[in-house]
Amino acid sequence: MTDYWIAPSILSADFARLGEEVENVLDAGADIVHFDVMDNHYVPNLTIGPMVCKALRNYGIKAPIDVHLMVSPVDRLIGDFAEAGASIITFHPDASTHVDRSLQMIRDAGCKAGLVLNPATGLESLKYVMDKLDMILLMSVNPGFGGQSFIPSTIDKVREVRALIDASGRDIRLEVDGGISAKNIAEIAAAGADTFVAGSAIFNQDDYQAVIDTMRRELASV
Ligand SMILES: O=C(CO)[C@H](O)[C@H](O)COP(=O)(O)O
Repeated sequence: MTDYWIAPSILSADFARLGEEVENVLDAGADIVHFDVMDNHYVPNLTIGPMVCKALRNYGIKAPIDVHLMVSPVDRLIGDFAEAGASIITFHPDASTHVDRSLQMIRDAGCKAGLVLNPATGLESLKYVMDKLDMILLMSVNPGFGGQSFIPSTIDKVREVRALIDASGRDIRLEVDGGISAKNIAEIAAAGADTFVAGSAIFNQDDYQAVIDTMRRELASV
């Protein structure tokens, strides 16, 4: 049976009470924290850096923190996030000049490493670095903002990447991010994803537990 992970994106959380928000969503049954780092350069938005990741650790958050770097260049931030308590660090291959080196830097820093593909980006960058990947994140929206609609062509892409992962024989998480809700999570899981980033679908509701329970019921039906 697949070990599904629900990963709330803090992009839609109330930043004025971020520690409490993250604690509440984990208490409600989330598995990991999805930490969206945007630089107003690689993506047209500006969010948070390593100091906020460290603040979450100091607040007492013990769950894995899945740091999604939507920044260019990438390498300068890897060590800072590892020191700040990141568990997984993912980045976009088109944002790094030397993708293999960036992946190795993440692993050397003691974190799990992953690549993120935008909706229009093909799978070529995965082929020669599968042995350095712990996670592949497929964006199902164009990165930069929460609350966008899921791009349907992602479903075929999930199937293709699932086949690549299975052929590699490696334990690589397949994460999907953008426009995920209880309405489409089962279809995305059936295509082969095992990790689901959801921001607005969770944080825009009052009862996080109810949303996550509904998502789990949907996943149990796959
Ligand atoms: O990385 C992101 C956007 O770049 C967000 O994580 C993503 O869009 C999640 O938000 P939502 O569930 O509201 O679509």
